[in-house]
Amino acid sequence: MEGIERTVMTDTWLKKHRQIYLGATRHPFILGIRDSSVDISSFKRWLGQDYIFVRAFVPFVASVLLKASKESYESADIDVLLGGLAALNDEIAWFKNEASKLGVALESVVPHPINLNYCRFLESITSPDVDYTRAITAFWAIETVYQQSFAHCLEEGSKTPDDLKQTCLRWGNDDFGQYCRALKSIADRQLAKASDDVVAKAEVNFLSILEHEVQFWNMSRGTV
Ligand SMILES: Cc1ncc(CO)c(N)n1
Repeated sequence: MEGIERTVMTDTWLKKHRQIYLGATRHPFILGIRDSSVDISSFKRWLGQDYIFVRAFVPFVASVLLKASKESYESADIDVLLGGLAALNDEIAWFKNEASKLGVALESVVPHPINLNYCRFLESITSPDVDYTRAITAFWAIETVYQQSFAHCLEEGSKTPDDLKQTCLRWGNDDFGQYCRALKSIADRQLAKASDDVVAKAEVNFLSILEHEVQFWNMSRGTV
């Protein structure tokens, strides 16, 4: 294979589905944080709903870890995924703290149908019938949308209000970026050895995730 350019599957998808990817990572909700026009009620709505989402995300991430321990012989994958679970642990504590600062009662937030829909999707890919390749690829996509979105709010020229910078840093910091790149390279390694059928299914999931993320931002903005 020497001298032959190998296609990196996630890069192929990112190019092919560029517009919808930008729809998820440059959404008006994110642009509103970046230019400081977002209203606090939208931010609070996002906070309450995302807390519910993150709680539903935990069993999914645990299922990816379980699949890695069964299907992959790379102990480095387990280390990356454990780091992800540790980050989720911090995230949950952060949500509780942020909610109490903003006066959002997390226990009484009613899950929005759009959120429930996304949580149901998570549940469907938590199933043992879903292979490690599809699971890790979905995990990469879900984390990366947040990483890319919030990092955008911290770039040169952004006018993110100071009190939202901590939120943006949670997903937009360099360590989280590094972690997403680690997930990407695991996903690409798995996709490179997967059957066409698995790759096709993983691509369908990737597109579903982008659509769910756009809907999630729409819900947060209050436009649906
Ligand atoms: C909706 C949503 N997507 C992705 C992430 C990343 O963890 C999150 N917290 N919430």
